[in-house]
Amino acid sequence: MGITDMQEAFYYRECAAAHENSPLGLHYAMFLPTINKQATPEQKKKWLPLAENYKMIGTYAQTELGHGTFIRGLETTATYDPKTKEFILDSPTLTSKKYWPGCLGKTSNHCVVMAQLYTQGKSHGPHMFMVQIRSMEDHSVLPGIEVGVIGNKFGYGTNDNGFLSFDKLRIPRENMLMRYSQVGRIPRENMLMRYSQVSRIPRENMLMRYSQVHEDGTYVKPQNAKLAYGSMVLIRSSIVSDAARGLAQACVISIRYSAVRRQTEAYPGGEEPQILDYQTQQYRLFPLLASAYSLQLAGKYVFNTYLEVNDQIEKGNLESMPELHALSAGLKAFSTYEASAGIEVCRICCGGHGYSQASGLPKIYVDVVPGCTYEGENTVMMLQTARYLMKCYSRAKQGQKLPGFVQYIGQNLNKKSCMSEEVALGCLVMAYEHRAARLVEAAAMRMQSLIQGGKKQHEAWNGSSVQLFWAAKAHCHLFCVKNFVDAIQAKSLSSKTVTVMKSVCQLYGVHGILENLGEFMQDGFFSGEQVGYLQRKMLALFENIRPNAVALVDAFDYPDMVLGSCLGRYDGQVYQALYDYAKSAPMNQTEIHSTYYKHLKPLINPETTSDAMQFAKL
Ligand SMILES: CCCCCCCCCCCCCCCCCCCC(=O)SCCNC(=O)CCNC(=O)[C@H](O)C(C)(C)COP(=O)(O)OP(=O)(O)OC[C@H]1O[C@@H](n2cnc3c(N)ncnc32)[C@H](O)[C@@H]1OP(=O)(O)O
Ligand SMILES: Cc1cc2nc3c(=O)[nH]c(=O)nc-3n(C[C@H](O)[C@H](O)[C@H](O)COP(=O)(O)OP(=O)(O)OC[C@H]3O[C@@H](n4cnc5c(N)ncnc54)[C@H](O)[C@@H]3O)c2cc1C
Repeated sequence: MGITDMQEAFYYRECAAAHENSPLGLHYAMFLPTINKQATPEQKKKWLPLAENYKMIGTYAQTELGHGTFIRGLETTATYDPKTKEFILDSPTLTSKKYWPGCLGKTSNHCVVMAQLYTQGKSHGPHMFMVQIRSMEDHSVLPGIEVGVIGNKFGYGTNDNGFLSFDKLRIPRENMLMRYSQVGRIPRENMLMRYSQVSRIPRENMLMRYSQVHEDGTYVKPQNAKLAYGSMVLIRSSIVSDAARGLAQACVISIRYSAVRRQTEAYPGGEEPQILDYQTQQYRLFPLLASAYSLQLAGKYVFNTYLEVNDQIEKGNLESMPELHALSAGLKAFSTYEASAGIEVCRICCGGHGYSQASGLPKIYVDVVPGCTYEGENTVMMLQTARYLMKCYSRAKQGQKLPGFVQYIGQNLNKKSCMSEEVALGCLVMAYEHRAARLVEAAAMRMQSLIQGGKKQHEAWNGSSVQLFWAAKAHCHLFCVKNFVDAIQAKSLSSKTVTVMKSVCQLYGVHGILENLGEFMQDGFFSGEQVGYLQRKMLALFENIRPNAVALVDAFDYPDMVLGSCLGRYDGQVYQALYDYAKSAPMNQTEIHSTYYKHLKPLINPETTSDAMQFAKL
C-alpha cells in the first residue's frame, strides 16, 4: 500500500474490505505497535524491517484459557537460564494455554507473548517476549509449540483466533522486549542509542530507568510496571473511533432506508408515509445519529491525547499515564457499549430487511460488539476509570487542584439546574457535571462508610462497585457531551452548519438526560417543570433535524462498497438491490435443490421414489 500512517492504513483496509477483520489485523494493530513501543532500538532495528515487509507475521498473545482480564494472574512462564542466556517459555497448566489471540491459529509465524518473568528464582510479573512459532521455510509448527484455531465464534469469521502453548521452549535472552525493563547486561551501544533517542531526559532518569545489571540475570525494574501495558492503551484509544465508525455506518443505512421505506397509510385512504416521518422512528434513530457524531469527536480527542502522552512517555515523563489510562479505558467501554446497542437498534428499525445480511447491519454488529470484551472487558475498564476518579475525589477534598477534565469533581452539589425552555448548551453541561460529581461523591461516601463499618479496602471496593461503575459511566458521558459542546462552540462553522449541528448536539445532551432521568433528579437538581422543558425540546429537535437527517448521514461520506448494504445505497434503489441479492443467492443457482431427491421426494411421492431411495428408507 505504501501508506506509512498506521491509522490511515487501517482505514484504507477498512475501505478495501469493510468489517472483514483481516487475518493480518493483529499484525498491524498490535504486533507492529508492540515492537515499535516496547522494543529497544537494537531490537527494532532487527525486527521492524522484517515485520513491516511480512518476513515476520505476528500477533499479540496475552489472554489465556484461564485469564484475560487479570494480567498479573497469567500463568505462562518465562524463566531466565543464566548458563545459556536463554528464557524457557512454558505453559505449566491447561488454563495457561494462550487462547483467543487473533490471527494466531493458522496465519502468524511469530507472536509477542505476555508471560510471567522469573529470574534468580523470583517472579517479576508480566513481560513481553518475541517468539517464533512456525518455520519461515514451510510454515510448519516449531518443536515445543502447540497451536491451532479455537473454532467458530459469534462473528469474526475471517480471523483465525487461536490457542497456543509452550513445552519448555528456549528463546534467546535478546527476545525479551527490553525497552522498559531488562534481564542481563545492556550492551553499551544500546545505552548510547537510547540516550541519543531520549537525549533530553535528566541523567538521574537514565540511571533510574536504565541502571546497569549483571549477566547473572539480575532484573532491571522499569520506571513503571504498566509501561508493559502500552499496546493495550494504544488500541483502546483507537477503538473509540472504531466504535463510532460502526455506529455511524449503521445510522447511514437505517436513516437512508427509513427515507425510502413507506409503510401504513397515515389516514384512511391516504398515502403511506416515509417511516422516517414516524416520531417513534425518529426517537430511536436521531439520538443514535447524534451519538455517532459525539463518539467520532471523542475518538479524535482520545487518540490525539494518546499520541501526546506517548510522546511524553518516550521522553521519560510518565506523569500523564494515569489520566490517559483512565480516559482510554473508560471511553473504550462507553463507546463500545453505546455503539453496540445503537447498531442493534438501527437493525431493528429496518424491520425484516434489517435481519438480512443484505442490509450490511449484522456484519457491522458482529465486528463492533466484541469491542465490549477485547482490549479490556468493559466493566473492568469502567472500574479502572472509577479507581482514578476516587483518587481525584480524595485529592479534591484535600484542596488539591485537579488536572484538566476532572476539575468538576468535588464541586458544591448544593445547587439547582439553570435549565429553561431554551435548553442552553451550558445548562446541559452543568447538568452532566452535577450528575457525575454527585455519583463520584456517592461512590466515595459508600466506600468510606463500608470501611468505617469495619470492611477491608477490597471488601469496600467490591461493595461499592455498582456505584463506582455508575460514577465512571457518568464521567464518560459528561466527557462526550462537553467535548461535543466545546467542538460546536469552538468550530468556525458556517451559520447554517452550526444551527444544524447545534441541534444534533442539543439532542445528544437532552436525550441522555431523559434516558437516565433518575440519576439527574435523585437530589432534586431538576424540577418536574424543567423535565417538561427537556421532553418538549427533544420532540421539537426531532422536527428540526428531520429535514437534514439524510444530509447528516451522507456527510459521513461512506461509499456503498464500504457499507455493503442493499438498504443504505446512496441511490436509494433498495428493492431492486434486494431482489438482485436474493437472485444471486447460491441456493438459487439451481431450480430444484439436490436435497429434494433425498429428503422431500420420498415423502411427497414415495411410489415413484427409486429402489435405492426405498432401500435408504429401510
Ligand atoms: C499509532 C498507530 C495506531 C494503529 C492502530 C490502528 C487502528 C486500530 C483501530 C482499532 C480497531 C480494533 C482492532 C481490534 C484488535 C484488538 C483485538 C483484541 C486484542 C486483545 O484483546 S489483547 C488482550 C487485551 N487484554 C486486556 O486488555 C486485559 C485487561 N486487563 C488489564 O489491563 C489489567 O489487568 C488491569 C485490569 C488494568 C489491572 O491491571 P493490574 O496490573 O492488576 O493493575 P491494578 O488494577 O492493580 O492497578 C494498579 C495501578 O496501575 C494502574 N494501571 C493499570 N493499567 C494501567 C495502564 N494501562 N496504564 C497506566 N496505569 C495503569 C492503575 O490505574 C493503578 O494505579 P493506582 O495509582 O490506582 O494504583
Ligand atoms: C473477538 C476477540 C478477539 C480477541 N483478540 C485477542 C488478542 O488478539 N490477543 C489477546 O491476548 N486476547 C484477545 N482476546 C481476549 C480478550 O482480550 C479477553 O477476552 C478480554 O480481555 C476479557 O477477558 P476474559 O475473557 O478473561 O473475561 P473475564 O475477565 O473472565 O470476564 C468475565 C466477566 O467477569 C467480570 N470480571 C472480571 N474481572 C472482574 C473484576 N476485577 N471486577 C469486576 N468484574 C470482573 C467481567 O466484567 C465479565 O463480566 C480477544 C477476545 C475476543 C472476543
